[in-house]
Amino acid sequence: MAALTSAQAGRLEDISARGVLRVGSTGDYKPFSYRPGGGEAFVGMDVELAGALAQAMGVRLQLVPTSWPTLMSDLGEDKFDLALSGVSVTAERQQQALFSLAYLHDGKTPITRCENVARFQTLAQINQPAVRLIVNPGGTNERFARAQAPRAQLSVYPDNVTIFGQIVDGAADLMMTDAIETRLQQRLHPQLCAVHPEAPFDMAEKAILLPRDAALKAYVDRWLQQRLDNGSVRQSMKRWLDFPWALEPLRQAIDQRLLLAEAVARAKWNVQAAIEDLPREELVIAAAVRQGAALGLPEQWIRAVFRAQIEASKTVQRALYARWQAEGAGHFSDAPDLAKTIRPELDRITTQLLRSMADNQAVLHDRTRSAEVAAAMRPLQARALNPIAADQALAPF
Ligand SMILES: O=C(O)C(=O)C[C@]1(C(=O)O)C=C[C@@H](O)C=C1
Repeated sequence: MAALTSAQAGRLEDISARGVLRVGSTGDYKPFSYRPGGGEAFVGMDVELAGALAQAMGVRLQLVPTSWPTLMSDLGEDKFDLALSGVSVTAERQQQALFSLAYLHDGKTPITRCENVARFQTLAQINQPAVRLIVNPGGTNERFARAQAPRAQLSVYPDNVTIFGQIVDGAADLMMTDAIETRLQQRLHPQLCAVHPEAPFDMAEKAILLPRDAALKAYVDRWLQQRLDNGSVRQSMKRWLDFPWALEPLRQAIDQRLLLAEAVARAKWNVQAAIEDLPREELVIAAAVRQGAALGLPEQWIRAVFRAQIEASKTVQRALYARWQAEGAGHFSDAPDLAKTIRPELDRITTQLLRSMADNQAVLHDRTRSAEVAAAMRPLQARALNPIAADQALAPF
């Protein structure tokens, strides 16, 4: 124990003197830690936990981006005081660091189409030549599948986003992954069911990754034990599993559309065109209404959403024009062509935007969930370009 404390003595004192708790997080692991669009903002269960810990310590939270390959070296280089990111306890990591108590017991379990749940209860049922198993490459899922179901047909599928669609479409029978992920994905794909996520085939624990500082570990463990005892960890997990993660493509479409306003403005500036083009606006809205009707979306809603996107675009363009006028800006040699390049791109985004509105219609119209919707939608890269325009674009949501 003495060796542990001497390596980095007084971490708690450092944190309190600094007034800041620096928490490393990867931002790529729902529901624990996610950065929508790779932006600045972090959301997720572990981000909330980090905030609660900082509050208990009476200091401010600073989230420090890290990554899975550099997690341990970043901790060793003192880039953060601890890491909260759905980190699994492993013997390898324990050679270099400490872990808090576990706040989640997880492990590999199947996810399959709901009608097949009874067929894939045990590894003996799954480890059969007729069973088509799908797996993402390189990680613990692949290792587990190869070791535990060598007789099944295994397809290695590289896209983590669409892999669950393969099961929905019947191209594969099941996947075995972390129970928490099966719980999340069954909410995103109503055709899919997690198979006994409460009793996975193996055991993995999620815990807070800590430096070798015994006093810090004692503090964090005591704090965590309280939250485990009073049920707040369980409640938080449930909330973050229910979070409207499926809004991501909608948020992206709005962001991309607004970011394109800068290219539009450059193209127009080069020919000193007016920013507002009312006939084009009518075309954009008419096309959206037509496509949206086919998806079963109410016309008034489509009009309001696209009106807001267009107004937001003009806000960005007007601000840029004003700046360029003040600067006496010249011709932009790198501006893309409005008709040939930018407007077709805007049209493509129209389709994506409408599809994701249709996919999320229920949650978007559920007033009791407006705070979650706002949290999922708020992080726009275009906010850095023009915060007023960002809020305008999001107003109908
Ligand atoms: O296509 C353009 O010219 C744009 O400026 C884009 C856009 C739009 O958001 O769709 C915005 C303002 C114009 O009045 C028309 C359309």
